[in-house]
Amino acid sequence: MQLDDPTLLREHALIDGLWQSADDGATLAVHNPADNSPVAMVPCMGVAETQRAIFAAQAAQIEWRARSGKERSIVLRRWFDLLMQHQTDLAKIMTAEQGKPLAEAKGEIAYAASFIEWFAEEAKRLDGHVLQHPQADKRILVLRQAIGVTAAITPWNFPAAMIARKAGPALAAGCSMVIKPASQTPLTALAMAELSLRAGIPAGVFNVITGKASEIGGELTRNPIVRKLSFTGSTAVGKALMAQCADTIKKVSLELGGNAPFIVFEDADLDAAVAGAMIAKFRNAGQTCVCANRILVHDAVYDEFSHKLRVAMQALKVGNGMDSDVMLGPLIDDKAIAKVQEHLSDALEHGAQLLLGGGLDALGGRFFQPTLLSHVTTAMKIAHEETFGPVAPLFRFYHEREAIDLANHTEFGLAAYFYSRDIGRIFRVAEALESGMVGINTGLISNEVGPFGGIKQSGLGREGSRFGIDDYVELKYLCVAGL
Ligand SMILES: NC(=O)C1=CN([C@@H]2O[C@H](COP(=O)(O)OP(=O)(O)OC[C@H]3O[C@@H](n4cnc5c(N)ncnc54)[C@H](OP(=O)(O)O)[C@@H]3O)[C@@H](O)[C@H]2O)C=CC1
Ligand SMILES: O=C(O)CCCC(=O)O
Repeated sequence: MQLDDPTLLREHALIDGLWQSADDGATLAVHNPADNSPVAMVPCMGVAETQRAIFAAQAAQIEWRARSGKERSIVLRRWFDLLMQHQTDLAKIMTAEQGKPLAEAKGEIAYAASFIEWFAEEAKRLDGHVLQHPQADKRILVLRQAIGVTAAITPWNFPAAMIARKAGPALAAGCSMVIKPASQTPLTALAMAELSLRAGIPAGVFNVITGKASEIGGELTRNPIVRKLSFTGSTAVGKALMAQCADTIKKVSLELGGNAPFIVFEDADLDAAVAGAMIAKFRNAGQTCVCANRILVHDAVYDEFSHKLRVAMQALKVGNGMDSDVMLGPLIDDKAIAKVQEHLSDALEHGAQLLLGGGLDALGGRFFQPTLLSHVTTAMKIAHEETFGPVAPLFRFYHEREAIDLANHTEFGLAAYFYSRDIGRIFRVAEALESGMVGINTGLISNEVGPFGGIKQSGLGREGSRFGIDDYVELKYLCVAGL
């Protein structure tokens, strides 16, 4: 990997400020999805180590929450600076375990760091309210207090950003956190943990444990000390974790699957729409919960748009993310390849036409060709399930209402995108779309300032933005009488 700072490559978990092995010495291998070569080993931990991390987080939180917002802010700001200082090394670690092109990995480190910077600033603004009581001699004070020990379970597709988007607000509010990163991408999380120590985040406030998902997740959801769980990942696992949290009535935030529509109206700027579709579809090789999963194009511009999109897709270079000009890395694992192939064959069997790609790249392994399909309909799996791969399916529509109905015809509601230059239509469609986020004339909606999150079965809660800290605080109401 040729890191400037090789000590960022950690092969132990961080509990209570100490780098630890699993109690029984068990390990998990991390592989590079580009060639399946081994990258490193991390501990394979279970219930006992998770309990220790929770106890450490409980003890550490007392002193952390007692600090002023400004004091916590200074420490978080140092963490942000260190993340940016080590951006290239962190990106190399990410590309080695996740596969995304190095330039994208660097972009993700900056994106992750932006949440730490943002919430370092928000730490100073955790204000309460003074309300009028119905009786003149009383006042109502509302405090916003840290919820306590929190837990996070994060996915492999954004190994840094999904941690920062949860840890930033948690630590800013005065909570402590135990994180279980995805087993396929724990190294970025551990490198971030190393930098958290260097930044001066106290032992026990930020813990990262690696290992058996069901054991660690079981303890994080069962243990009454943990007061909140934030999860990003598949809808199936999110539902199970939410049910597991019911027994101890934990606050839950879920950022789950999506099935984003990307609508191109007949009045769209087609070149801009193609540029937006390329970002919304092919970022992280299509493995993003906000990826355009269904591209709906008005009949009047269908042929021109599909031609332009095809030309743009032909320029995508597939390859190992470490190579400088690569734009599309490998998919994460063989299961991901199988899912993309299944969606593709199902679509072709039901009448879709292949305009580009259609199978594994000449490089083999987990490299999939950018693939364009036309004549896609709602009779196909691809219309209903997240493909999580580089397949762009084109649907045809004739009327605005039809496009809205098609877009909303899903149990998911995370992101939606549309291109139009008609101001009336922009408001009509934006308000009618059933999703937590809408990109209008843009294919990129992710940043630290906007509230990220979904409705319907795409999840609960919002991350990032000034609203993101709300999930990590409880309101406490003080009634002051006798004034
Ligand atoms: N919303 C999103 O951003 C994401 C959506 N997905 C969707 O999900 C599909 C499958 O991806 P997959 O990686 O399997 O996603 P998962 O939901 O299985 O994994 C996400 C995280 O949950 C953990 N996890 C898995 N099972 C449990 C459990 N029983 N208890 C506690 N934690 C658990 C995983 O740990 P471990 O890695 O150790 O198994 C990982 O840390 C993708 O194809 C995509 O459609 C996937 C990732 C992100
Ligand atoms: O796919 C995801 O789960 C992470 C969202 C990526 C983003 O923040 O844009």
